[in-house]
Amino acid sequence: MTILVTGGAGYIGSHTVRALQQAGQPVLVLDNLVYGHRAIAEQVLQVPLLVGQLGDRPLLDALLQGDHPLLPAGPVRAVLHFAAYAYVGESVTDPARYYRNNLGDTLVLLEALHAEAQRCGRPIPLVFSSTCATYGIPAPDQIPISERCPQAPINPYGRSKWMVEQLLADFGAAYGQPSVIFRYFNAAGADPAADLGEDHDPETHLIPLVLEALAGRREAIQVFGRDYPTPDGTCIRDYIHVGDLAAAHVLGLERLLERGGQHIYNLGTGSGYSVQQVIDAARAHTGRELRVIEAPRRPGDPAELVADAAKAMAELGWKPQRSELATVLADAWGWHQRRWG
Ligand SMILES: NC(=O)c1ccc[n+]([C@@H]2O[C@H](COP(=O)([O-])OP(=O)(O)OC[C@H]3O[C@@H](n4cnc5c(N)ncnc54)[C@H](O)[C@@H]3O)[C@@H](O)[C@H]2O)c1
Ligand SMILES: O=c1ccn([C@@H]2O[C@H](COP(=O)(O)OP(=O)(O)O[C@H]3O[C@H](CO)[C@H](O)[C@H](O)[C@H]3O)[C@@H](O)[C@H]2O)c(=O)[nH]1
Repeated sequence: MTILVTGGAGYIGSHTVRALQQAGQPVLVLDNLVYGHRAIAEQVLQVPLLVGQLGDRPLLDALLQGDHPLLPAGPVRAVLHFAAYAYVGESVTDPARYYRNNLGDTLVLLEALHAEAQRCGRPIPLVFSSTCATYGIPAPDQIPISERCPQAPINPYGRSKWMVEQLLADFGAAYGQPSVIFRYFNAAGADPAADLGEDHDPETHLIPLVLEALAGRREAIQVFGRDYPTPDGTCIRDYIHVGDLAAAHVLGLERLLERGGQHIYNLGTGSGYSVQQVIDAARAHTGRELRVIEAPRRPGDPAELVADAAKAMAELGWKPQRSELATVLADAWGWHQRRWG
């Protein structure tokens, strides 16, 4: 049976599709290509790509019932759900777009899963991409952040993800919907083969922007605030390699298919690096220079977000393999150089 990957033409989804292919799982990607890339799915991954909207209920029903020509191996057995819009700033100025897409379309998916489970008597597990942004601004004594840290998201993007978490809890309690919620910290890096990587337009994430500045494709990098209560005054984040995120999805899926249940895991390394440390490490790796512009704080940025991911390690047997900062940067640079030269 088929594994449906929503958002599989995007950054984290595409790396996970490859990990599923390597694990021998038949995959179908559903992506509206608003931010995803057709060529990544069709040419690099050579995975069946269904260009469509997650909230298309008749389409979902057809997929779940095995009634679609693109399904590689019959009806959908499980869903890995990456599809979402993820620009924090835009979510503040246009919250309707975020609640409609991230919350509304996910509700349609959950209703379709529930209807199909009732129809055929088998639950269809779901793995959901949540975020450390659901924790809001944690108190210093809550770092590293465990899954028990209170959630208090401070923007519509984070709230849309937090609300889906609530839906999953309620659908689990009432209908027995099996789920894994992964709260990623900062996804970064690229496949070491350099044929998959981060390609957002617009790009807002620190590491690709630093690399673009080092490559001369961007005039400078802005540092958003140097007055945080951290050793060098810049924000600290936990950068987790996208390949390690993909590996966690394969493990989470296997566990869900074997045992069902509802599970929540943080995915991070447990080590934080400041914006300045990332810039310095990228300079060292590339041997190049870049212009740094001191900019004001970006609204809504917590000083420090570092994961306690012990639960995923203990229960899933997951261990980050490529998430040393130098490796993350080397892989991201390899992708950047191959793509843009
Ligand atoms: N990148 C990060 O650091 C990070 C951190 C935490 C959580 N996340 C979450 O992980 C997931 C993947 O993030 P990413 O960085 O790969 O983003 P991405 O934009 O590269 O991928 C998301 C994909 O989903 C597609 N999509 C969006 N809404 C859709 C819809 N309604 N129907 C069909 N397709 C749709 C987009 O076209 C895109 O290809 C998102 O849910 C995001 O919120 C990302
Ligand atoms: O040009 C830049 C870009 C970023 N930063 C800083 O670098 C750090 C990392 O910023 P990113 O934009 O790369 O990532 P975020 O920490 O904002 O990531 C958040 O938003 C993401 C969605 O895009 C994910 O949901 C993630 O889990 C959540 O923590 C922040 O301190 C930010 O202020 C800069 O100084 N200059």
